Amino acid sequence: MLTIDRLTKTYASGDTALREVTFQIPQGQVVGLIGPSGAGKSTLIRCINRLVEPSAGTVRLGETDLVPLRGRELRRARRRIGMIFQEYALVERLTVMENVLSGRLGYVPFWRSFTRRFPGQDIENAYRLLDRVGLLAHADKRADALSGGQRQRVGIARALAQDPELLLVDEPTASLDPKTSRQIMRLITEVCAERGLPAIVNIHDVPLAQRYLDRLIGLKAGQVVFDDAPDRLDDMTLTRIYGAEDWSGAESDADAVDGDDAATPRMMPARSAS
Ligand SMILES: Nc1ncnc2c1ncn2[C@@H]1O[C@H](COP(=O)(O)OP(=O)(O)OP(=O)(O)O)[C@@H](O)[C@H]1O
Repeated sequence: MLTIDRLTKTYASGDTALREVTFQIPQGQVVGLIGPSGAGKSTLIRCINRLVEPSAGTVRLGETDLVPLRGRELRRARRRIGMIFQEYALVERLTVMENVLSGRLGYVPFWRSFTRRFPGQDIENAYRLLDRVGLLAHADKRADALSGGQRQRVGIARALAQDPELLLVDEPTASLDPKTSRQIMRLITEVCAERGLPAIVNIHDVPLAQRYLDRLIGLKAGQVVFDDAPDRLDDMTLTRIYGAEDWSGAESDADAVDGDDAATPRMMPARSAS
């Protein structure tokens, strides 16, 4: 369970990027974080993993308040948070297996990480994860030999190898084609459900988020202006979040696909809308 209470961030420049943001995410729930450019989505994710120092408020992961942690305690807490990135952040010249095992680096002693000698159970687990994400046959390939969708699957397996209690996912489909985007969103929601993992997915493609996620949180100018089930996101709310626009007829790139899902979403705010 992730509990965020009155989280506020004012940068040294004087920009207040988050204002008293408050919400909880129970086990297994995947929440889409939506909002226009500059709304504070990245700042929120970075405050949770403490790449940005919150100015006020609390971020509790289970029983631990992450905000006051420093040094070794902070490094330990970060192990509990898996990250998935838009551009995958793989080590291109390493194999798929080595990339997945790198998710264990926070757990093995320095000498083991230096020589990349991982315990047998980490390796067995990595094979299981590669099987889960459909990449078992590619374990020994170099990461740079994979397609974008396959790379993102490696990114998901690496994050899971960390055995996290929370997933933070930053624009996971922004570099992918529509069909692959759907497959990746489906995989993320499935693995979170299987493991009871709470997750936040920073996502610009609102219809894709509506299709796959349990709940959406809309940020505008650092404040939560929507927090509800995706089907409650009507045109008026979209206008409140993104500004005036004709939402009818717009659709996700992913909806242009003859997919294996029943397609219904209707709206897609432009990335630059404000
Ligand atoms: N390092 C920083 N120093 C000062 N201000 C910052 C910094 N990072 C972000 N901001 C400001 O904080 C606000 C929120 O930015 P943030 O990057 O969190 O928005 P975002 O919703 O993630 O945008 P995008 O969708 O474009 O990534 C903006 O006004 C931005 O200019």
